[in-house]
Amino acid sequence: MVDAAVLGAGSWGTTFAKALADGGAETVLWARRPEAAREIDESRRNTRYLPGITLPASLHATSDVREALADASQVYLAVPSQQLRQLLREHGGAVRDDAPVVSLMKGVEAGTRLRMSEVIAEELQIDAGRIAVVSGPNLALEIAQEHPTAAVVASSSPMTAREVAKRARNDYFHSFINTDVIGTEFGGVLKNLVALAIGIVDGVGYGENTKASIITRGLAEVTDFAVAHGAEPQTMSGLAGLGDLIATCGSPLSRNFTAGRLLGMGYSRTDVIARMEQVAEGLASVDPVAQLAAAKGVRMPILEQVRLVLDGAMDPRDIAPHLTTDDEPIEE
Ligand SMILES: NC(=O)C1=CN([C@@H]2O[C@H](COP(=O)(O)OP(=O)(O)OC[C@H]3O[C@@H](n4cnc5c(N)ncnc54)[C@H](O)[C@@H]3O)[C@@H](O)[C@H]2O)C=CC1
Ligand SMILES: O=C(CO)COP(=O)(O)O
Repeated sequence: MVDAAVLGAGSWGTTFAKALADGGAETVLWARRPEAAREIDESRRNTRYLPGITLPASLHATSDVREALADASQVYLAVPSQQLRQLLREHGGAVRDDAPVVSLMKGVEAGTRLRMSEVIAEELQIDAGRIAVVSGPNLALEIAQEHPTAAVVASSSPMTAREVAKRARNDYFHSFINTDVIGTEFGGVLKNLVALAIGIVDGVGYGENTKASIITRGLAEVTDFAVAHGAEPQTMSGLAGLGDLIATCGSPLSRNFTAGRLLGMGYSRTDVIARMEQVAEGLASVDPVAQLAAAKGVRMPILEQVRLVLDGAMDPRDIAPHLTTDDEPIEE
C-alpha cells in the first residue's frame, strides 16, 4: 500500500509527486515512457521536464499504470486535459474503491466542454464527494526548486478536501481547502486564457499598463463566467483566481504566456503548437470556453480577441483590454 499515486510524469506530475514525497507521503509516479520511469527511479532526475532538479530518494516511479493505481490510497491526475478520458477509460478500473481522486489539471475537454472533475465522475462513476481538484499559483519549476507556495484543494466533501490537503503539504507547499469545485477549476482554466492575452501583448512589445489593464479586466471576465456557471465569487479573488492570474501572467515559465508571446511575435497557431514542447492548455480551452460563455450569455471580450488572434483574424497589435467596437463607455 502506498499513500499516493501520481499519473503523468510531466513537469507538474513530477513536481507534485516530489512535493508529496517531501511531505512524508510514500508516493509512486507513473510515467508513460519506461525510460522516463527508469531515469526518475535510477538517477533521481526528470531531465526533459525538470532540468537541474534532484528528486527525493523516497519517490518511486513506474511505467505500469495498474501497478501504480492498485496500491494507492490517494490518486492524483496530471496528464494533458484532452488525454484524461482515454486514460481513465483504459485503466480507471484499477483505482481502489475508497481512494480520493484528485485532478491537478487546468483545462476543459474540447468536445464535451466538461471540467476535469466532471470527466472523472463520468468515467469512474464515482460520487462527487470522492473527487477533489487542486489549483493555485503553482508554476511547477518554482515548486520543484522549493520556493514557498500555496494552493487550494476543493471538494464538495470537506472531509475529502481535508484528507487531500493534509497529504499535499510540506515545508514549502501549503494547501488550503474550500468546497467550491466549480470556481477552483474554472479559475485554473480561465487564467490560461488571460495569460495567452498577456503573452500576446508582451510579444507585440506593449508595456505594463496594457498588461495590468488586461489582467484586471480579465479577472472581471473570469469572475462573470465562473459565477454564471455556479462558482462562488470569492473563489475568484483567492489562490485559484487572482493568485494564479498573477503567477501565470507574470512569468516566462508559463507555457500559456509563452504561447501567447509567440502569437504576438507573429507566429501562427499551427507554428505555435509545433514549437511548444509542453502542454499549453489554453490553446485547446479557448473554443470550448467561448461556447460555454455564449450559452450563458456572458460577454468575454478578452477571450474573444485571443480567439481572433489565434484564428489569424485579428492583428495582435489590435488586442486591447476592451472590445475596440465599444462606442459607448460601459460600467467597470
Ligand atoms: N506545469 C505547471 O506548472 C502546472 C501544470 N498544471 C496542469 O497540469 C496538467 C499537466 O501539465 P504538465 O505536467 O505541466 O504538462 P507537461 O507537458 O509538462 O507534461 C505532460 C505529461 O503528460 C504525458 N502525456 C501526454 N499524453 C499522455 C497520454 N495520452 N497518456 C498519458 N500521459 C500522457 C506526457 O508524456 C508528459 O509526461 C495540465 O492540465 C496543466 O495545466 C497545473 C499546475 C501547474
Ligand atoms: O498553472 C500554472 C501555474 O499555476 C502553469 O501555467 P502554464 O500551464 O501556463 O505553464
